[in-house]
Amino acid sequence: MNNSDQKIQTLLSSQPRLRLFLDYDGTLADFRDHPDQVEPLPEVIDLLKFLRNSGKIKLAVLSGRRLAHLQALIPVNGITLAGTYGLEILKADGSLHYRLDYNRVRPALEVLKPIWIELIKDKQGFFLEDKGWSLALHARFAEDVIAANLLEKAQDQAAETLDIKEFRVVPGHRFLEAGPLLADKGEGMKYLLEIDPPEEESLLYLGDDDKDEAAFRVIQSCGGAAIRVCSNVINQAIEDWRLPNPQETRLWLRSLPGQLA
Ligand SMILES: O=P(O)(O)OC[C@H]1O[C@H](O[C@H]2O[C@H](CO)[C@@H](O)[C@H](O)[C@H]2O)[C@H](O)[C@@H](O)[C@@H]1O
Repeated sequence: MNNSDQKIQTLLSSQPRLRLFLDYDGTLADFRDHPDQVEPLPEVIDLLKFLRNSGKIKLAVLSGRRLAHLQALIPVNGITLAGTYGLEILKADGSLHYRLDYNRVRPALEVLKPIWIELIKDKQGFFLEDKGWSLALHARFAEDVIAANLLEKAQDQAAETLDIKEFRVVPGHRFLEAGPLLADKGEGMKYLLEIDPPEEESLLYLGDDDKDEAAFRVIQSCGGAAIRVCSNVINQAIEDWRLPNPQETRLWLRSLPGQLA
């Protein structure tokens, strides 16, 4: 017998096959101080190979990280890797899909980048992550009030610099990101389901943060379920079940092939 919530058990046992969508940071892997500190984790790689090899699960990792980072972290073929919230996709069959023209996106970010670099210059606890398709300001180690003020200022600067018909500026916990409107996990999820429509498969998405909630809504609107990986109760109404941390999540994911019809 498994230890899943009743709703998830019912969903899984209703079909012989599963489409499984996974977030990376905070879901499969614990957070680290800096994005570059996250090394490929043998336990994650082994788990994803195990799930893929079960023959019952079609896997996709949908992440805010750029695709090149995901490929380095997950050197596993036969699974779909969707980077920058689903803007750049390496499909399980090895084909690459870019949903926008990079040369149309990048020039506006090139204007914003030096403005943000200047803003955080000599400030403790901030760093700028250039993801190519988007720019992210991290304030993980900045003092509370300073972080809030600076991120607010950065948001104003981005709003002044970018065309809101093409770009969005998304806040997060001690985080701000400027990127194309399509860089959104809800949009990414819709696209993944569009290019590979589900057939006699249950749908499941696991993610940890507010950016994942857009994907939660899409998977639920298609009859699937959303699982939040988090020990705190945040916006509980939107999720179907909860796992406390990446370690427990990896353990639970191992039980999935055995839970299918
Ligand atoms: O969608 P995800 O796979 O969850 O990616 C979300 C963001 O992950 C990375 O930032 C976060 O993880 C870092 C490493 O643990 C941590 O240092 C940082 O504070 C977190 O915000 C990545 O750097 C971002 O680009 C992703 O959007």
